[in-house]
Amino acid sequence: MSVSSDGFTAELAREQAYVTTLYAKLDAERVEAQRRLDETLRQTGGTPQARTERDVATTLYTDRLAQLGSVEQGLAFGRLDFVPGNAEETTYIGRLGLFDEDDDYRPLLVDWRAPVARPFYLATAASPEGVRRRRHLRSLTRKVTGFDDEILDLTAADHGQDLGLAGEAALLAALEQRRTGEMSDIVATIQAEQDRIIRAPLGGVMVVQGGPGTGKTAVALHRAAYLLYTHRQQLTTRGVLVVGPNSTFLRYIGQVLPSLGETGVLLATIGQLYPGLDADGVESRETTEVKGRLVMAEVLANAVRDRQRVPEPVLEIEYEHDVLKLDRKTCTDARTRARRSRRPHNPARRLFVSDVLDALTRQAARKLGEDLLDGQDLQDIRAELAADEQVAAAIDSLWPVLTPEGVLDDLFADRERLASAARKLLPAEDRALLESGREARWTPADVPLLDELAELIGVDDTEARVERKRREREDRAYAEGVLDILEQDEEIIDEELLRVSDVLDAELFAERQVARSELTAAQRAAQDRTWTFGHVIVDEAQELSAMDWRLLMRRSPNRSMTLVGDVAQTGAAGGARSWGEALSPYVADRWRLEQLTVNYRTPAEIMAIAARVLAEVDPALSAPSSVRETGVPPWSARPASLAGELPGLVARELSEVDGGTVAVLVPAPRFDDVSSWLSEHDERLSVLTVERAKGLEFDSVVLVAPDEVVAGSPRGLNDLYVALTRATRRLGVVATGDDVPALSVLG
Ligand SMILES: Nc1ncnc2c1ncn2[C@@H]1O[C@H](COP(=O)(O)OP(=O)(O)OP(=O)(O)O)[C@@H](O)[C@H]1O
Repeated sequence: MSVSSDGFTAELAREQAYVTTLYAKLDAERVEAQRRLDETLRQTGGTPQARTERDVATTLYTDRLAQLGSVEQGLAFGRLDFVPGNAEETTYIGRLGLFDEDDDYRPLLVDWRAPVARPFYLATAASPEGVRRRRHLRSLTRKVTGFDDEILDLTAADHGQDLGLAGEAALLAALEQRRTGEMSDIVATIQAEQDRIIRAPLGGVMVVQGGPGTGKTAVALHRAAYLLYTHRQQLTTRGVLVVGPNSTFLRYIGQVLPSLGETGVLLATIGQLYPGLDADGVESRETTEVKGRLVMAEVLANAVRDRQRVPEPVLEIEYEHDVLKLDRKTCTDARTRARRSRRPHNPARRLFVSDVLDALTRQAARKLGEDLLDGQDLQDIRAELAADEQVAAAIDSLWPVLTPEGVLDDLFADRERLASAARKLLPAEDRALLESGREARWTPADVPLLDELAELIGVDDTEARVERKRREREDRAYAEGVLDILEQDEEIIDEELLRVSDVLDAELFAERQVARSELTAAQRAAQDRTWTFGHVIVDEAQELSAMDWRLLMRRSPNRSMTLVGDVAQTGAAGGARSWGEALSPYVADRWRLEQLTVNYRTPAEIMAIAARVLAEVDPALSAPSSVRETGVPPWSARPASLAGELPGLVARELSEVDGGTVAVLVPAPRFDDVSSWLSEHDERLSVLTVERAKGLEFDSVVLVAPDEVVAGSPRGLNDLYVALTRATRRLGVVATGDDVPALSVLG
């Protein structure tokens, strides 16, 4: 930066003045949105048309207020000065767009997602894109506290050249911040390789492979915000799903999208993707692995077929002081017809029942003397048979109405059933894992099995379909009414408020209004197993099993997906070894790979150790380059008594990070002991298994018993790699048993 001290002060004052006008504008917009909302809420009664208008307006103003409320911190964070001759000489970049209505809607502040903001992230001295100077504004509440400039000419081209960083000073300042336990957004300092991924086209499957700390999670969330901004019409109706590995992780990332003004995203773990369940039961890794195998789809299909039985050889049913007989041939024919319909089990049941009732009716008629009966009599007999309890029980024993939960429960609880469904597909020891693995609670690995069963079993939704059609007609009529109103009411057609430009016709608008007036797409999606999303984003995607992928692909039939992960961090026994292997059953080779190469989290001193572990995982893999050094080498200790000394070591870390966060990472069997020794410490301290720490970060990490982490699973070295790369500033390793060769440099 080449501004003299006086010049700097004057420039800072000018920036403050501008930013103050932006906040004034923001305040005015808030007041106006609140006024409109209050006015709308005050109105009562009126015609159906007036009520419709109020519904629409209430949702619009409420959304707008939430959006205006979310941008208070760091409203404007950047400024671009273009070389003379450009249409705009100066553009301010911020968290949302603000315009001057009195000056032909001149942009006062450009949303970071708008195309014109792009050079802020991409321009370099070598390729300046018309930018002369990029300025990062620093602020605290509404006060501008400083700025950093980059002059984009080739004489300054060596600045941040090695890693190609944009806005290096602002970036490093952001990275030096103490961690709070919640992830922050990175809008002010998105780097070029990240920006390309965030703004990649909506369609298709994109895999983002990157080592630890390369910003995969940050990029995935900013991509969600970008896509919602750029393809709002498509994505507001279908919603965006973000899948994360566990609820701790979802809590960690939960504030990022709201802070970017986006609330229409469903964040969920795989365990939450079966409506009505929050499957968080615990089971052994081995059991999880078996449940995740692709053959489970076949096992479940067999389990459902096994419930479609035929009598051996005859089923006798008492009816009206007589006995009717259902023979094997009749039932086999009925079963074949029902199966050939290719309908799921429950809807196909109608066909089976109908054929069986026909057969029983014929039999009953014969007994009564067929010749004496006319068509009406036969119908009456059939209706009586259908209502008869004994007949119903007989049919149920052959083709019962099933539920996914019931089938899975029965399958795992009954050795015979499991053997019948899985004998050729799973060896006895794997079947034993499934039997013993049945816990009181559903586990995350049960969810894709339940979902698969729901597909196989289906629901007989003839009545629901009629009801849906009726509602669609109503929605359409409602939307036509709204469009009439919009044409008449100038005040509501405020583009920023309504984004009405993308309302194309009544049908589309009907869909959107159902979302707006009742629940958001994300809320509706959470309640509907068959919901398909406009875009699906998966974080830590390397952990997904083959069965998890099947479930997610059902939620994304258009295959518009962003999958972020790192195959070197795979801990799950059934997780991905390569992206091609995981994806090929669904998209063959029609997916594109993007890579992230710079580690923003872990300092070089710690990465040097982690890289040695990675080389043992696979010598062909290389660790991402760290963006910074701290000058603090990792430490190690080998206490005589872990219980006696660990609390002291942890207390020292808490004071070293001065208000920051500390995690003690432990092998799962030590979790309870270590937690009890450290129970008196404060909320900045977390004790976690490595599995739970995936995706998280802390100012300081204390890793206990690394040898047990390595020995604890077939992918133990991957787990060690994950554990070592959670720290943003300090790392300590507390050994208790065997030496781990890759850590020998620690002494
Ligand atoms: N451009 C950036 N500007 C500021 N901070 C960044 C940037 N990119 C990443 N970070 C920060 O670096 C840290 C690591 O990012 P993130 O958690 O997204 O990485 P990751 O690739 O998902 O890591 P892992 O695979 O280890 O979970 C976070 O604190 C994130 O905010």
